[in-house]
Amino acid sequence: MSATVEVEHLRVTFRTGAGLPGRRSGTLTAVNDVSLTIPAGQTLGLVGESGSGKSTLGQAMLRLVPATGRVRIGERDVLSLPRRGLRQLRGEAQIVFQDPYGSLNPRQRIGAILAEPLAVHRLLPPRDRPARVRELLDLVGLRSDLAQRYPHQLSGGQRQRVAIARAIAVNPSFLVLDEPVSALDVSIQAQVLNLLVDLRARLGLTYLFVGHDLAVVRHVSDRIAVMYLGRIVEEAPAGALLTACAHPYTRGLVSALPVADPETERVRERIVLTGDLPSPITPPPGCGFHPRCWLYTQLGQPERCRTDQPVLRVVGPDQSAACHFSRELAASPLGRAPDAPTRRRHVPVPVEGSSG
Ligand SMILES: Nc1ncnc2c1ncn2[C@@H]1O[C@H](COP(=O)(O)OP(=O)(O)OP(=O)(O)O)[C@@H](O)[C@H]1O
Repeated sequence: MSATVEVEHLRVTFRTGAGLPGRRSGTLTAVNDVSLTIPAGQTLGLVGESGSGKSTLGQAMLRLVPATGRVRIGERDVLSLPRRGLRQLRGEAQIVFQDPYGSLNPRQRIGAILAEPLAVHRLLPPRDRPARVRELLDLVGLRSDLAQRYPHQLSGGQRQRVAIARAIAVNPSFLVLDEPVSALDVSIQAQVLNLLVDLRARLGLTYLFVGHDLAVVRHVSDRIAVMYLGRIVEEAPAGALLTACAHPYTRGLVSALPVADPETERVRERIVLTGDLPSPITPPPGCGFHPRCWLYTQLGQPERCRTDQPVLRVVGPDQSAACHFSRELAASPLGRAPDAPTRRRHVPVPVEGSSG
């Protein structure tokens, strides 16, 4: 049975440098005041570049890292569960990691790997477990004789199918899929994505799908949230995010997507995001994106961007964004900044050491 998942004001802070000689200890806010809802049976895609806090958010939602705020999975209030409630939580919500090889015990046969959660959660007596293992292998499109093999005897795609089978073995209602196809060959990615979409429908699951590649995330998500420096900067139905995004960072991600139609390509503005994600140990003042923001440059570097942290505001039907100029951006056609010409061009952003 699927569950609605709700997150309110979630925050994850790590200590940094503690115990390292010559390094002062400090704190780093990896997830900063994040609120979101995933309706039962839907997929929320979570995109953002490496280090933006996606994995930490997914793990905090399952209480795999300490967090403050509120997380509800169905009827369960995750962060206030007593320790003894954690096993029930693991029976309701599971995670699939990027690297199936690292997450499967190399010394266990596949059959034992899949039988283990059935034993830990006391779901079935030992005599009934082999049949359930066969059923799980069948559900993820694997032959039952693979139960006798070890992880190293399987292909990357087969291993990820085993990791998915292990996650669904306990009949969860919610899965965090943390970059589940990023480590796979491109030719295999689509098969595993289709399997996940199929399983969601068959088993009535709710998904948080974490990915850095918008081209992948868009195919599986009902809604997409964009994360930057620990915060959600835009959230919208997948279609709206691709056609009318309202945050300059999202617009950069969308403009990098391949376009099949040459006419669209001709008028589309390619926005190149330069520079790296700032360190969350010393985040920039004001809007965390302003040092890399093409719109900030284009609008003559408005002071608000340097001083005020924009909050998520509603900018369209079911769409919200955290930029002081979101409404103007949402109203302008995709690929054009409010006052940009229609011809394709690169937005010049000064980069240290380059001639511009
Ligand atoms: N255990 C930890 N201790 C200290 N800092 C951490 C820890 N885990 C993550 N971080 C930091 O928190 C920030 C967010 O990391 P996170 O892995 O969640 O980002 P991400 O968007 O998932 O990136 P990636 O796709 O590379 O995994 C980063 O600055 C990272 O260095």
